[in-house]
Amino acid sequence: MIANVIVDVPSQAVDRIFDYSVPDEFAETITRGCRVHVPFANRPVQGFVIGLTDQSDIPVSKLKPIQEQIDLIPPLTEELLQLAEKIKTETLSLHVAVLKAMLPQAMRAKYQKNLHLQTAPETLEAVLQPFFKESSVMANWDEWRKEADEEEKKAAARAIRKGQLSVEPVVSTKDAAKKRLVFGLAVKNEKAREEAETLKIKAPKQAAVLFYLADQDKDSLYTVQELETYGSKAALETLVKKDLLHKQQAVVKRDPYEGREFTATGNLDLLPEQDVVLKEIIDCMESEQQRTFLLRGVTGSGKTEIYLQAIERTLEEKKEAIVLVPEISLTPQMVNRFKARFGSRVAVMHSALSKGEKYDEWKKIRDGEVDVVVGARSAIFAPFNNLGIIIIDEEHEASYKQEEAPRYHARSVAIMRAESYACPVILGSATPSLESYARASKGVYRLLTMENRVNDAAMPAVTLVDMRDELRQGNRSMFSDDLLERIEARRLKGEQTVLLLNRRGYSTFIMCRDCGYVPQCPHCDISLTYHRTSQALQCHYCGYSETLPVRCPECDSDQIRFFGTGTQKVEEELRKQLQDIRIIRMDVDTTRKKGSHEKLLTEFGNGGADILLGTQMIAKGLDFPNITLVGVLAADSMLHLPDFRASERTFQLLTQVAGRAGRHKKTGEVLVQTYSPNHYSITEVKQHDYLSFYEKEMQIRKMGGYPPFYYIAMIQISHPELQKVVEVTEKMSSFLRSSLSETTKIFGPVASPIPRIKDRYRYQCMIKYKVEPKLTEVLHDLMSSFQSDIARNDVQIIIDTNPYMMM
Ligand SMILES: Nc1ncnc2c1ncn2[C@@H]1O[C@H](COP(=O)(O)OP(=O)(O)OP(=O)(O)O)[C@@H](O)[C@H]1O
Ligand SMILES: [Zn+2]
Ligand SMILES: [Zn+2]
Repeated sequence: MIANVIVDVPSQAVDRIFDYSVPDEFAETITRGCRVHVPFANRPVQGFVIGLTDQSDIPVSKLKPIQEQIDLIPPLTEELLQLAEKIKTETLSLHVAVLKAMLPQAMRAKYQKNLHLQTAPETLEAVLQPFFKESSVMANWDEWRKEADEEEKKAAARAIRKGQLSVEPVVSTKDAAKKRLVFGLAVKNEKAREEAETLKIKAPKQAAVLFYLADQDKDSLYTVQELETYGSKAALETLVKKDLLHKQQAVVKRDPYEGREFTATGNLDLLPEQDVVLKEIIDCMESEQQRTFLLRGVTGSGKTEIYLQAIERTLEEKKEAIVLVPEISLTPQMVNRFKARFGSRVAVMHSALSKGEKYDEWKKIRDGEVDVVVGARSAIFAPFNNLGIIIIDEEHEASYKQEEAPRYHARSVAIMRAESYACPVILGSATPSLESYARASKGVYRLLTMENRVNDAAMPAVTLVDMRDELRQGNRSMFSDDLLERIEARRLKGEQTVLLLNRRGYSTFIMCRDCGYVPQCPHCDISLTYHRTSQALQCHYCGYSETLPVRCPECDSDQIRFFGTGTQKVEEELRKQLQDIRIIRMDVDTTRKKGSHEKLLTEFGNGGADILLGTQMIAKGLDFPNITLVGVLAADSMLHLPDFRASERTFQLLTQVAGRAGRHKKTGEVLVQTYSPNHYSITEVKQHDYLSFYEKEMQIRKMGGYPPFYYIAMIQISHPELQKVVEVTEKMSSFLRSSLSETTKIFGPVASPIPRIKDRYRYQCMIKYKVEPKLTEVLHDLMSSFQSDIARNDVQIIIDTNPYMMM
């Protein structure tokens, strides 16, 4: 027997099938979809069996045998294997990259590599000798490299080149890390704070860790990953030595929802609009034809109840359901609604789970222990084998597109899978993406609409506040008088406010007031962001960080100040303006710790604060009856990003957050502070008029030649030298011009909006087309003709056939 194997070597050059012979010992057990170890270029690598045959172009005697069969039960089903082929072609990804993307992280982890000593230890350079005293194998070379100093790393590289050491991969299939190293405070919180004050200047990282822990429950334990944003591993170890922290190995619990009680809920009686929608979906299920529905329902119209009842029908038919929600709205409130209805039949998959937990959830799906999965983007690959429905909530969200290889969009994958099972796909949103709505208008998707809120709740009244007027009237603060008055009025009535700081495209940077100097990342063309907790300036792209300057490095002025607004700053200002106001702040800093998201929301839900202040993450999914005011600070901050979807995203975000107000009995109100009160993406929010926004935005897209009128593909080229990038991009552009049809437009080479990241210059070339049957073929040709440049000259090329990040 012969196995067709896709090897796990991330290279275009080996992106094809290799044949191996199947030794007798595996002949009985091996199946398509199993992972194996095979010899490749003289080393063992992991591979996927995608076919079993009796024939090969190579004589059987020359074939190398499979060394080991990793899985007894194939982790990939027949359907997923076929799906992988389609995704690979559509997204121009490596076959192995797609196969790996379908597996839980624990199964696709990089190999651990060990260093094996090949000579007598004395012949090694002195700096290396200590590491081979006890054993001739150094375990986990990558880990070692993280800790080693430059001298040691260089010596090791030399030894490998000389053949004194060899690198051997170790493949482990299980996530062994059930026990983990955790840290906690060894002193009282006050003591920690005192120590932090004294360490602040000399050891800012240690201080940052202590400041953070001093604010938490004294007995809480944290993993290195959780504390790393404050201080390095080294800082933690130093604090242990100083007896300020203690460390220990702790067993980490696997089921994140274990032991939690969910109040069971039953079906609600559907309202007339809901009834019509559900009937259409059920008709489709019965017809056993694949159909994609776009459900546009205003915020609070009861879309989730429809999902629940449609799933119930699916389960009655003994079929399975996938529900995708954006990572950010995978809030406990959302998860609870599914758990409460379907109990232990639900698996939950999101990035906050540990690798092991994710693996466990995945295994429940594969073993048929659950029939519903609620998860973020990658849950679309759930290994069900009798799918009855796929639901994508907030279908317009950009997070459904994966921004690294394989660059797939969960929406298209959902439709491909649904075709295999002849089942419906439901795309739900109050503000559908222009692409989806255009498809629905043309009849490609079936449009379903719900215009009314549940309980006849009115849509909240939206008021725009022109911040330019505020300034003219001498109000220099970040709050309009109106906003403060209204917040205060809610507090007096015991009602609650949600306050959104739209921070995307609005960074918090440092500027010299005398000369205008703004500190930039030395490796990327972008200004550094100010982080208050660590008192440092950080680059969001490469992680570079430096201490906060006291004087301007350009003109030596001491007027170098923090600009822009962060949630912390807003919180401080609010406290100054409104005495004793109770605020819960939700942003990356306060939700880093596992479970903190849930804790904060529960506290808010129980009336623990007057204001919930936060970034984008508070805009979605919240359903609290007592929220009667929503305020938006800096509504227009992302309108000016160099991205043709900027208006669409602004409208979507504002509509979402406005939808948090007045969802139940109490009337809601929304106040939007803006510098562009006449921009249609803001005025249409006031009218709650999706259709009018859609019409206007479509005009603009038509004029600019953007989706949904044209398809776009983007080629991004980077290299450490500017000249080389320009040269390669130019060659590629002319290659495309000569290969693609005349009606297709090619824009480039042009510098990317962020022209340099991590010391690499970035150029791009954009392809716009209406019909281009040769596209994937031509792009494949492009990759192969530039193969040698890529391999030899450190040129990096990213091709995205459906780009969402235009930067
Ligand atoms: N038929 C019904 N009868 C009574 N209450 C309902 C009904 N359907 C939904 N609800 C309730 O109305 C509220 C809003 O519904 P839901 O959260 O499903 O709306 P949604 O359209 O998903 O909202 P959003 O898009 O804003 O998140 C919820 O509290 C839900 O329990
Ligand atoms: Zn200056
Ligand atoms: Zn940088």
